[in-house]
Amino acid sequence: MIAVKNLEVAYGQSLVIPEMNFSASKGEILGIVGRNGMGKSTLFRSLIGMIPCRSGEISLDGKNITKAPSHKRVSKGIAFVPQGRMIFPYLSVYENLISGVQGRVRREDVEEVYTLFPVLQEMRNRKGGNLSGGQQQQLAIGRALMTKPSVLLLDEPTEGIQPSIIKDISRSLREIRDLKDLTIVVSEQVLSFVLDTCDRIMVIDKGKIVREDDREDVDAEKIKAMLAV
Ligand SMILES: Nc1ncnc2c1ncn2[C@@H]1O[C@H](COP(=O)(O)OP(=O)(O)OP(=O)(O)O)[C@@H](O)[C@H]1O
Repeated sequence: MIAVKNLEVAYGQSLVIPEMNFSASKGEILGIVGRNGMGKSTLFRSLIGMIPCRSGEISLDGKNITKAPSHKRVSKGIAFVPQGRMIFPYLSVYENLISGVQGRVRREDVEEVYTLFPVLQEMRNRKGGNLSGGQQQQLAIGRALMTKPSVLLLDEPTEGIQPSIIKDISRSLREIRDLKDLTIVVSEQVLSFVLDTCDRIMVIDKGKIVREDDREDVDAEKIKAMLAV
């Protein structure tokens, strides 16, 4: 479970997230949608500790992690799949997979990722840079899972990926959630992906949550209009 209380995030004088409150519970997939530049990446970067928050509190499974450096947050159970995936192009698929593991690599963890994404096993000796966008996204998710998170954050995972693969990613995320009872928070501009994947959807506009609905109550046309403005 991840919770954010009165979170404020700024770049210098520029306040990007004025005051944000939300939580996502164990086993829930929360979608955050918003247009370009509305603060989705900034929110994720502050959750994982890449940028400090100006004020407020971030807690993970009830523990305050607001001041913890990124590597500590990872060891406490947050994993982050960044926008653009950030695969190491000259490392092999296997080397990419284990690159975030602190301590001993457990064979069964690698096997588990290969079971979820068989293509990664087939391509384990290929260079990460030679994979397609969709395969790289699977690799980025696999790499995140290798740190055994309780909360998985994904920033625009469908960016640059073809529609049939987007469906696969949606299915994989639900499978991972069902298998591991994870909390998943995913930011997106593609509404159809969020509708397929998420249990609850929030709309972010200029760093503020302006709408929030459970999946079954979502008025897709209304949200589409908000994303189109
Ligand atoms: N390093 C930075 N320094 C100053 N301002 C920044 C920085 N990074 C982002 N911003 C600004 O913060 C605001 C939010 O950007 P952010 O990247 O979080 O949005 P986003 O919703 O993730 O959009 P996108 O889909 O384009 O990534 C934008 O106005 C952006 O120009």
